Amino acid sequence: MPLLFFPARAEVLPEPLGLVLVLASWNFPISLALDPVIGAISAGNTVVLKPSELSPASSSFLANTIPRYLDSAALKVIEGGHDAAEQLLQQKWDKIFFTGSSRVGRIIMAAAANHLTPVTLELGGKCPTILDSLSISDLEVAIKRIVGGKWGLCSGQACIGIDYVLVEEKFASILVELLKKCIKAFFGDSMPNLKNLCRIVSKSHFDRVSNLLGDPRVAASIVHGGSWDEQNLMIEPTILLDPPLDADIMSEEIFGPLLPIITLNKIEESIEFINLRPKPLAIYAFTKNERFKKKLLSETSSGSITFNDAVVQFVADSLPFGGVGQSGFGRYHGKYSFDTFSHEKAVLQRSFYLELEPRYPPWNDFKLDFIKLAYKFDYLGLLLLLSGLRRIFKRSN
Ligand SMILES: NC(=O)c1ccc[n+]([C@@H]2O[C@H](COP(=O)([O-])OP(=O)(O)OC[C@H]3O[C@@H](n4cnc5c(N)ncnc54)[C@H](O)[C@@H]3O)[C@@H](O)[C@H]2O)c1
Repeated sequence: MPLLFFPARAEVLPEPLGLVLVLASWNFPISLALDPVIGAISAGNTVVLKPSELSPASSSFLANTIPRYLDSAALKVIEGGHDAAEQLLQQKWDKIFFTGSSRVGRIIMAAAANHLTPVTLELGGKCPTILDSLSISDLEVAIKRIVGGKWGLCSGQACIGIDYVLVEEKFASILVELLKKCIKAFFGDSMPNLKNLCRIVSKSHFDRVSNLLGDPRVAASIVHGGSWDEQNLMIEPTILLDPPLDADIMSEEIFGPLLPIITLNKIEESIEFINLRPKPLAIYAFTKNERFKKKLLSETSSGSITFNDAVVQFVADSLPFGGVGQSGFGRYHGKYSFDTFSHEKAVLQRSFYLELEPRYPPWNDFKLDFIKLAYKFDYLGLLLLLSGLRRIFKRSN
């Protein structure tokens, strides 16, 4: 508080928002359901959780297990698909926390607008990875991290998974060879003998991903993989070199095991490439060039940026997790979860000592000048305080 209003105390009191609806996606069905629930409960809210219908075993596990350990009056699990979600969205909530696609994110926001309900939208998008020139030993580590960050997490079905790689043209062929070697070491030779690889979650997602390869110009850019097994919903780890930039694979979130590599003349061009597209949830950059890192930090915008690794930012609870622009808004994890589910109430307490007469009518030039001056030079507040104290002192004598 300015000294002018001394004595006073200003503080922020977090209060629960009330009743929270959590709508979760299927791809990390326990963590993406429970992480926001933990934040909401810790901030004192009650919660209704609807897990995704695309992970039915996890959904029924949550629905059956949670009531055995937690108070159903504070946390309720409702199972169902988009019909159930649509019905839930007709109710009035104090907060909606949604994890899922941008398409459904728009539906959530429109429904929330009816009741002016605040929303957090954890959406997806295309996460670019920049590979700058590195020493051979660093390059080997980088390749493992890229393969892990693309195919290791649900076969590319992860919001923060690598979507595509940007690399200088002269390194492209080396990169393709190293990626192929690493894919073979991690997942085996080729279809149908692949191991440790996740299937595509549903037939419709399988059709969506395999259709991205349907464009003949895209198919012509495949340099590794490209086969699939529709019955088992498996798609081989696939690398594409310079697919056309106007094809769906370069405008839509891939959310599957296809990795486009886009070549550039100079790695600095990656900044313009990223800035011409919607703001990503995550940017990954493998580089040891401190000047380039600074440029990336100051000239690009994304939910997060990670240097020399991929996807590990998710487990850093000291960092906020969330998107920007089309990748969503709001953040959670650690203390940020508590803040997301709290209203920060401003509390001001004044005492009855000292009264500043110039704040009240009848106004005159002297009073107004005094207030202007007092705001300008806060030390006048101190003078006022001293004169007030003198008055109190005199009165008590
Ligand atoms: N930012 C993140 O933390 C994060 C994490 C995981 C996934 N994602 C994103 O989620 C997407 C994939 O997950 P998904 O397929 O489960 O997403 P989705 O948008 O299809 O479904 C998410 C949730 O919305 C519900 N839903 C579906 N249609 C609805 C409708 N018409 N009305 C109301 N609710 C509806 C579903 O039942 C589910 O609970 C990808 O885009 C991915 O990037 C983001």
